[in-house]
Amino acid sequence: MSPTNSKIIGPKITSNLRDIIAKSPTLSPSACTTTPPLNLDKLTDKYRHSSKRIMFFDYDGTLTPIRSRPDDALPSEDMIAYLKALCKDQDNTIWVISGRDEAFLEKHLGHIPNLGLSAEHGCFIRDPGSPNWVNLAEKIDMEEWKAQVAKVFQKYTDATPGSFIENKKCALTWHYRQADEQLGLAQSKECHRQLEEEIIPHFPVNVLIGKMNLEVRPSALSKGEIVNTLLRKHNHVDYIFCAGDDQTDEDMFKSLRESQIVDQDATFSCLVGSNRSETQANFYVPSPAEIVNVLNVMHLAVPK
Ligand SMILES: O=P(O)(O)OC[C@H]1O[C@H](O[C@H]2O[C@H](CO)[C@@H](O)[C@H](O)[C@H]2O)[C@H](O)[C@@H](O)[C@@H]1O
Repeated sequence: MSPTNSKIIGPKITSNLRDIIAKSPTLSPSACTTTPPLNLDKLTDKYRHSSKRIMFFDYDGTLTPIRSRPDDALPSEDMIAYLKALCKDQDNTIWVISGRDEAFLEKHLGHIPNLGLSAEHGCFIRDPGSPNWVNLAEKIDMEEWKAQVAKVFQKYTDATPGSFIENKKCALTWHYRQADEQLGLAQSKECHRQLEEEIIPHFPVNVLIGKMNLEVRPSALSKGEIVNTLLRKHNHVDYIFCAGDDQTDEDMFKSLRESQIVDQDATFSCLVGSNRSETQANFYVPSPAEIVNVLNVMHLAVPK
């Protein structure tokens, strides 16, 4: 059974679990000089000996690999199956906390029973088991800043073939992944400079440097704020897992570092990717495939 294409299996798990762990590249010796690779033995041990767990997953670049077009970054069958299995366990509270909008998360993950969802970098939440979204940004005026940012983004879209604007309720994103690489990067730097000079001083928003995108959204809300709120609500947990791959996920890692709720020893904050010297995460894994593997390892860790 390969770790990434395996299906949910029954209770006889011990030898399969050992295989999965043994095959995992995260356990191989690594040249890491800063953030260490995720230790699946330790994770499994803590998971088994915990009684209430909370988990936070970013979506793009974490649960699913980055694709050229946002619409093509869809969840794999394995990922959905493992998330479903983990959400079934009443000792688990599981959230996907993403920059994506409600519609995308609802369409692709909304059918997973008991999965909590947060959209647009903490602006919207849908509690586990609830069909309703709550807009945490409803008191923030979006109209004026969005109009001005749209003008700036449009100027760079016109000058950068292949780039485009993603318009969300509380955020605007300029994507340049499909543009010429050098032109896209140069234009993004110039666009970022213009936003910082002309927009940011006048509105309660900030600019996020994403993966081949620039995103402007309200500064009052963040993924870290959502994590803080959820930790206050679930202050009896004794195991935390959190995974993310970009700047916005660092807010979650920071919240976990500062939280006194669970020992760092039972907190598995995990960067997906290679930028290990600058992260606040406790561990790293190289790719989203490893996170799907971790989901599998966790759901197999406790015999049902
Ligand atoms: O918080 P996340 O779940 O990581 O979402 C961050 C942004 O992800 C999407 O853009 C990124 O992924 C795309 C699909 O792989 C890729 O084509 C693009 O270049 C990336 O920047 C999404 O489109 C944004 O709305 C999210 O904010």
